[in-house]
Amino acid sequence: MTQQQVVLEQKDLRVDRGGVQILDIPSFCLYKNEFVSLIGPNGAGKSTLLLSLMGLMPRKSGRLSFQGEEIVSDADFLQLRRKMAMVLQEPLLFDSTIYDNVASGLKLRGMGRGDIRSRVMTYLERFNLADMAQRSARKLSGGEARRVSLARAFAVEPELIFFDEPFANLDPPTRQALTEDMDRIIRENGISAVLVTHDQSEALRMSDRIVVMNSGRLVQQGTPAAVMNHPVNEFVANFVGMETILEGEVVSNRYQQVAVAVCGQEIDTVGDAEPGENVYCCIRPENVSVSINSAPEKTSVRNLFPGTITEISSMGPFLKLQLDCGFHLTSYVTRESFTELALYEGRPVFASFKATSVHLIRRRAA
Ligand SMILES: Nc1ncnc2c1ncn2[C@@H]1O[C@H](COP(=O)(O)OP(=O)(O)OP(=O)(O)O)[C@@H](O)[C@H]1O
Repeated sequence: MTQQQVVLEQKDLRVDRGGVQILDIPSFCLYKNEFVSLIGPNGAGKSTLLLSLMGLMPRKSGRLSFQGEEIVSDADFLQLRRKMAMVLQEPLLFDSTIYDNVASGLKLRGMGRGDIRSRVMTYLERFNLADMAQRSARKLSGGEARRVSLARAFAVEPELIFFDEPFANLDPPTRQALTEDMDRIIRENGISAVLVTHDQSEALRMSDRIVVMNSGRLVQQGTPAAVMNHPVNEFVANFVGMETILEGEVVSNRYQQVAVAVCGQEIDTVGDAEPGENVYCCIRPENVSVSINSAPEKTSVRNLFPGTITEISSMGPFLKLQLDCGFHLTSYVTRESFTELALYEGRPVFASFKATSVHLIRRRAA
């Protein structure tokens, strides 16, 4: 749960590379226990911002503060870095055993041998590496190397953790398993985290806040649902893909038919989420149909909701309808259907979509 206590604050950050300004961030805050994802196209400045927040990027201007204290001297930066850990896209492991790799940050921090041993074993077990402790870190698969890199970062029990595409190029089940492990430890230990990712599902699943960047600037930030459903401009709308994202809670799961409570109504979906879990229901506008009468009794469509058209906009060959069904939905209709159904803003309609067209994503517990 996000508490409104600022742990890290960056003000008036400007970074130049090769005589060109690549970052211009008037203000960025990270709150205690908060998980923030930075998303944006290639070259937007995500990695540069991440490095700047760690105090690892030369800057033209900017003030970095930790818990209200400005970080000024080299000694301040060193002290701050002791509270941080980072996991990069390339694991960059030392040419020694897995054990030594996980122990490395603890040795640097001057921890005693016995304490190092118990701490390392704890994190090797958490990342399913205990049986491999004495193996060379040079001979690992991509997934194993990422596990070592995560165990090494979490072993120092940081207050802040920074991830730059830590799961790129991993197969989906490995990626899923690692993000779940990482998410659990972050929450259990009350760590504040910043993640750079190109995977919007990952950003949705893990984040309290999503920050969209473009051309070295912060274009929009907010809760995942706010950013995905209410992009502030065309750039963000195109970038986030314009799905409707609804926050809900699973009420039942019968043979993987999952009912999700959303704004006092139930949406039928399929998946493996369990009752009580917080989820997002993601629905693409092309999967939402609009009719004037309720659908026929016998249909495979599991979801049918009365609603009202609140906004109509042109999208070239088709029209985009915003619907209020007690929750927000977006639907695309062809111009032909639009005319045949005589649609207009304020018109009562029925919106329908199949359970199988809902993409269910587990949400970070509030
Ligand atoms: N050494 C450098 N010299 C000049 N420009 C650089 C240098 N390194 C990065 N840049 C530029 O800085 C900008 C931001 O780069 P950065 O790596 O932070 O973006 P990013 O959002 O992380 O991109 P990606 O998603 O591709 O990793 C880019 O335009 C990049 O070309």
